[in-house]
Amino acid sequence: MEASKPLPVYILSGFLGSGKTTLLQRLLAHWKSQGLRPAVIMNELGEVNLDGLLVEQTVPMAELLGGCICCTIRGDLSTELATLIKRESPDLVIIEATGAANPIEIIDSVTETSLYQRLELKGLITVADAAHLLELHRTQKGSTYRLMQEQIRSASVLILNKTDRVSAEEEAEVADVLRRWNAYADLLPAVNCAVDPAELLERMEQADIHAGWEAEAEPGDAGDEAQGSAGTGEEGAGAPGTHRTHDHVMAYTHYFTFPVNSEEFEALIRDLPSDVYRAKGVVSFSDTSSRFLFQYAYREADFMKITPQGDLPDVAVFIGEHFSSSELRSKLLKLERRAAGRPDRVRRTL
Ligand SMILES: Nc1nc2c(ncn2[C@@H]2O[C@H](COP(=O)(O)OP(=O)(O)OP(=O)(O)O)[C@@H](O)[C@H]2O)c(=O)[nH]1
Repeated sequence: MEASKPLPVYILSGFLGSGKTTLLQRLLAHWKSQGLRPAVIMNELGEVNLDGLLVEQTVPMAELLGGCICCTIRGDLSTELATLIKRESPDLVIIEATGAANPIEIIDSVTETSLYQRLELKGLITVADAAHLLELHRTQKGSTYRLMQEQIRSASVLILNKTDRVSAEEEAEVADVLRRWNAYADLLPAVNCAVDPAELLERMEQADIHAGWEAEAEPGDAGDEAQGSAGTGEEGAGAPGTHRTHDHVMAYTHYFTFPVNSEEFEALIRDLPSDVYRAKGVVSFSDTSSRFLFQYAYREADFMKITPQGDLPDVAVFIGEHFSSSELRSKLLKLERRAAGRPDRVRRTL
């Protein structure tokens, strides 16, 4: 890359579990196929970077863990971005925010860095989970709904993901909601974020990236509870200090000492309280020989065999609103004790 060209920076936004990492993998593969060297900044609410396991090890990465870049560790983002660029000289940087992040705060951090680094913020991609958004829109309340609305309003391109989980009529209904909230961004429906990366990036080039950031709520949404805090005026989407929408979001990170029984663990995940809307982790089971990466997003669980590099412990991160972490902890400890008491006990050594 010529020294005079500003470095492109992309922000990947979207609610917890909507499909950001799935899209990130596709974008990274695309850039690499073009002979480009992308670098990634990952931010997780939990204490471990589990999404990083899904990204090729050769991709330079900076991790911001244990907080959200839009508030608690916001200042760190500018510093990390500058350090990563200096250390790796990448051709571009993509920032995957936590699903609880208010994008406006991230945009602020990136633009702050651009005061002393030659960067160009190319825009913000927001991934929406069609089924989850539809359900929240039908009930029209809650902080999660307001946060999703902010993420959608700030997008320069919208991916309406997980359309496999809704009917054609529901997809049209939710697409209509997205268009009302953000009339500026192109909308790409997808399953597993399988959009054409070249087309997505081209649409970003053409988007008026600032339009969504300054946009006000559409009059058609007058009944939305979200109007109060994510809508117009003082509390508008672009107003400073409006990142309160996820003050309620909490994360519990559990480190396992013993493997657990797979069926009991699956049952625990299945029966998670509805206030826990995202969970992920790496677990060893007492009744199987492999380790598994598990994912749980909006009531759907997925287990994948994995052999993580390095010394990653068995760990699970649970993210949600006002759930009892002590109750969850004691349930997990009970699973560990039960499996440890069985004859097939295998204490994992790292
Ligand atoms: N049914 C369905 N599942 C999907 C789709 N896209 C992604 N998933 C699954 O949803 C889960 C979450 O996907 P991720 O890409 O990790 O979501 P994320 O937004 O990065 O999650 P966080 O970083 O935790 O906020 C994974 O189990 C994915 O395999 C889709 O279109 N349909």
